[in-house]
Amino acid sequence: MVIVGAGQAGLQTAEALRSGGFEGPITLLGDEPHGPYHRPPLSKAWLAGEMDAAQLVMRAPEMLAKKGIELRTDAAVQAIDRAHKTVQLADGSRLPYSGLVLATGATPRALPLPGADAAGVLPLRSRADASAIAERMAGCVEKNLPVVVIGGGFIGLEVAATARKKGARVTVLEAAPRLLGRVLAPVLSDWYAELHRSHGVELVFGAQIAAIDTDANGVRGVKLADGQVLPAGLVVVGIGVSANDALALQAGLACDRGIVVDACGRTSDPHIVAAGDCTARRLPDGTLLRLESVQNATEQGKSAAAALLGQDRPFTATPWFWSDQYDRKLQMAGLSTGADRWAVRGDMAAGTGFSVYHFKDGRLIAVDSVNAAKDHLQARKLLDAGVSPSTEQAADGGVDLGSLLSR
Ligand SMILES: Cc1cc2nc3c(=O)[nH]c(=O)nc-3n(C[C@H](O)[C@H](O)[C@H](O)COP(=O)(O)OP(=O)(O)OC[C@H]3O[C@@H](n4cnc5c(N)ncnc54)[C@H](O)[C@@H]3O)c2cc1C
Ligand SMILES: NC(=O)c1ccc[n+]([C@@H]2O[C@H](COP(=O)([O-])OP(=O)(O)OC[C@H]3O[C@@H](n4cnc5c(N)ncnc54)[C@H](O)[C@@H]3O)[C@@H](O)[C@H]2O)c1
Repeated sequence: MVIVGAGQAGLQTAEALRSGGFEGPITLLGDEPHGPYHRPPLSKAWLAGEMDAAQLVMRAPEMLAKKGIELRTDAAVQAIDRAHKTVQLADGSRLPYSGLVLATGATPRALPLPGADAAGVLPLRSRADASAIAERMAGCVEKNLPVVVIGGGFIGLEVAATARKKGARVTVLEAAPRLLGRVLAPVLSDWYAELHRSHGVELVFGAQIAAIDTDANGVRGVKLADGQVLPAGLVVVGIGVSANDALALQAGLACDRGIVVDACGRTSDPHIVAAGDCTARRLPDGTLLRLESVQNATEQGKSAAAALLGQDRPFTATPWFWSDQYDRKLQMAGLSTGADRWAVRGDMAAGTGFSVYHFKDGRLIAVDSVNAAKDHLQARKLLDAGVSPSTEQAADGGVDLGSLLSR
């Protein structure tokens, strides 16, 4: 079995192949210099300098060796030859496969503007990116230069929170009228805007960026369409990602803003599966769902391994995500897009611990919890079981929603 991409999904698939009984050789090919590592801390504790390198590592090399998984780092796959069932590596060598896993992740979208390639204008996806941001951020704190973050999504806001923690001045430029518009309902976008403002972050909505202002040291500022220039010693660009589906496209696999897979991770080739950020999952109603999260990479990895072993293990569980900003842990269960009503449990104004329950046509479709882990875990159970409280029950902290599950 050959796995392209030594990240969250690639590692999970390799381990699930072994635990699923596959006894042949497994090769995990990654194009980074590191073995599999945790990405979530890169915008949080790692960026804040609160974690050491060993804690980022997902599996020690000895552990992989013990499981008979051969890890090859700095090994970029350049092409797939489906007719001969081989992959071609950047060094020109070829590797045969009986089953192939594509777990190539995603690439941050680049800012298509003059000056965007200047030193100090940085994306955040890899360990190398995070180290470069940390170094430049330290310089900003030392010289009292502002940090400008482009994009008020997960990357932008987690970096903004970390930069504030380190003492930097921070402005977030968001093109849309609200924060986290891809994942949060407006009520929570507003709450997060207040949280960031209360920590001293400047927020600009409807931002139109014209260019990056540069000098010999790299970035000097961000020029807006109205001519205003915001000074900056570091610009972090977090404007979304694109699925890494080029290899699959070139090999003729079905792709549509990601490698199209079914709930079991199967692609349009019976010998090739895909998992994680590089995929777009076909739903029963024919639409495509792209999820970019640890849970998705982990569960699709398990499903993809099962598919290669000839078993059906559809991943249909409720999606969940989390985000840490300041001392607030946001945990999201389900997808709130399309909700027509919502109810709040707990004290949202105090912000100490609350959940927003989202309903569509009278049914619970998602729950976003802030510092309310118990609500989140219960919400996943309710959503998995298809059990819906009424909006009144959701809003009444005296009603034990867990009891609905046992009815
Ligand atoms: C800063 C940051 C914070 C995040 N925080 C959270 C969080 O709090 N919660 C959450 O749920 N999710 C979070 N995510 C998202 C989560 O990390 C991703 O959804 C997850 O890593 C996806 O796993 P993956 O294996 O699909 O992709 P990746 O982890 O990106 O792994 C893909 C690997 O494949 C390699 N590769 C690509 N092409 C090739 C090739 N041709 N040959 C060889 N190797 C190749 C890539 O270099 C990469 O190493 C965060 C992401 C980032 C960047
Ligand atoms: N806690 C988490 O789950 C977490 C944390 C960090 C990153 N991630 C993952 O990392 C990936 C990238 O995150 P992201 O925050 O870049 O993407 P995102 O899609 O979450 O947010 C991008 C934001 O940038 C804005 N934007 C787009 N173009 C812009 C422009 N030209 N100017 C200003 N704003 C613009 C969008 O409106 C959006 O709000 C995603 O896969 C995300 O799920 C997840």
